[in-house]
Amino acid sequence: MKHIKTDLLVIGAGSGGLSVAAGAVQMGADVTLLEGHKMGGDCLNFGCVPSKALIASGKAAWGQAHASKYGVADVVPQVDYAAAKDHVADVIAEIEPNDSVERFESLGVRVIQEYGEFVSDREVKAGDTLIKARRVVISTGSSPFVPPIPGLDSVPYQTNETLFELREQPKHLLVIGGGPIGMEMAQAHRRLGSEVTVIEGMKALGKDDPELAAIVLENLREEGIQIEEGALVSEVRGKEGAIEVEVQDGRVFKGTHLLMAAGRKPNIDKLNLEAAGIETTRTGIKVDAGMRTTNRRVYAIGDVAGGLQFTHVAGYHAGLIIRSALFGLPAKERTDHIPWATYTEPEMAHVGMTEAQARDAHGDALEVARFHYTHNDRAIAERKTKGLIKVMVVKGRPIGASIAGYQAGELINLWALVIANKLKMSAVANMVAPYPTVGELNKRAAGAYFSPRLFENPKVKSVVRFVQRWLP
Ligand SMILES: Cc1cc2nc3c(=O)[nH]c(=O)nc-3n(C[C@H](O)[C@H](O)[C@H](O)COP(=O)(O)OP(=O)(O)OC[C@H]3O[C@@H](n4cnc5c(N)ncnc54)[C@H](O)[C@@H]3O)c2cc1C
Ligand SMILES: NC(=O)c1ccc[n+]([C@@H]2O[C@H](COP(=O)([O-])OP(=O)(O)OC[C@H]3O[C@@H](n4cnc5c(N)ncnc54)[C@H](O)[C@@H]3O)[C@@H](O)[C@H]2O)c1
Repeated sequence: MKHIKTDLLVIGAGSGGLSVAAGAVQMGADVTLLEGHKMGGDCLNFGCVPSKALIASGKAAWGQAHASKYGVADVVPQVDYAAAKDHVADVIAEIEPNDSVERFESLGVRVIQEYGEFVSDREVKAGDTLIKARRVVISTGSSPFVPPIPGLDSVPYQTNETLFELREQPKHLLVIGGGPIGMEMAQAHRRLGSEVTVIEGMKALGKDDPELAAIVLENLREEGIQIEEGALVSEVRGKEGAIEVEVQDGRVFKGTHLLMAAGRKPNIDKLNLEAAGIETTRTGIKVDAGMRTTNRRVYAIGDVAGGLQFTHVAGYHAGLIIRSALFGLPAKERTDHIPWATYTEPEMAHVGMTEAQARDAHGDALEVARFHYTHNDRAIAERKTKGLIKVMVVKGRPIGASIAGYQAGELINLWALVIANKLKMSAVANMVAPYPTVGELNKRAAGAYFSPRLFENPKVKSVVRFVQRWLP
């Protein structure tokens, strides 16, 4: 057995672990990084990157089929599903060097390509190496949660870990789960020419504002995706090419392929957490506000910590714990300023409190500024007018923003800045936005907040009339 001593041991080289390792080594720490599978983790290999690349293929096909509204003839797109998967692989390959062993070794990180397993409160075994670390960061991510549905063990199915390798186009894709994974992949496949049925036990896109989710769902249905809600799956049967999904009320849905997108489970199986005194909860590793586990030398970040599961959250956690692990400074996680976006078309994005949460927390003190895409000239020119922005405001300060519509994921950046820095609505109203941009929507939402104060205010009117009488 080889023995190593290190300042910081990072277990898992995905979005969170790579950010910690890169940051800590460049600040002078001795860093050891373990990765048992693929450098880059879920986001690069099985998540954000391949899904957004496949969505781009779908968008290209859809654009060809729906060009006549711009005066360009519609054509039936000649989709080569396997070539679309080549494009996905190519996009991964282009980003891969950033996350590679070579890059991290060149930064000075000791990379060990093995799974890690605790053997004591501060020692981890990885292959034939025993590592003793001053601090340990667990950033082992999550995996697809596959519910124990009767029949599923004898029916072939895809998850996000296999879907991007599938080369034969599903004629009819059945998707169990109407969350972001299910809906993004449903639309990409529909646009590439597959029939698609989404089977959702509760409410599709149920974690988002229902008014905005309805805008997205209406569009997905118009594109031909069958979305069945309140459809908890009770049994799956059949074989490759002929699969049946039965739900609790007896409805049966038939398709050729099955995608399981029913949520995530934390990657903790291989870690032997008991040996280090690390406790877990139902959703992941138990952490305090500073991302420390029940073993004070060990942090847990990203998906495995069981909170919001996004790449940018794992990156945010990384920044927090570098502060604490390297400088001994206090660190406290905030979640009120974390945005997220779902990359369907139209997109849906959100930061801070939803309208319902804000209403619960602030009652009548809450004002909601709303603005529709139909009034945005750029959206009209692009023929992308389905959409709405809502900004939740208390005493002049935004505490949440929700957007469904064209480029919602880009538009939310501004509100993420505003809320992170506790800026006022006036900061957005004072901004001059270039015309014609979709980004003007943000300023118009601020305008919608101030308009009644300015234009429906008798005091303002009487002051103007008074001043006008005296102005030379
Ligand atoms: C289909 C899909 C689409 C997504 N799209 C988006 C998106 O558009 N935007 C967004 O923000 N998020 C998206 N996500 C979520 C995002 O991928 C995750 O939130 C993010 O990858 C979490 O980062 P992480 O560092 O916690 O884990 P990961 O990136 O999963 O990295 C964990 C790593 O740890 C390794 N590992 C596990 N156990 C061990 C062990 N014992 N020893 C050593 N190594 C180990 C794993 O092999 C893996 O490489 C998507 C997810 C999926 C599945
Ligand atoms: N754009 C993005 O940022 C993006 C994209 C994809 C994934 N993600 C991340 O990955 C996470 C996981 O995504 P997800 O879509 O797998 O999970 P999810 O938990 O958001 O959605 C899963 C859905 O499956 C349904 N479901 C579960 N069991 C079922 C059953 N037996 N029958 C019918 N329906 C069932 C649930 O009701 C739920 O709506 C997201 O929460 C997000 O954090 C982010």
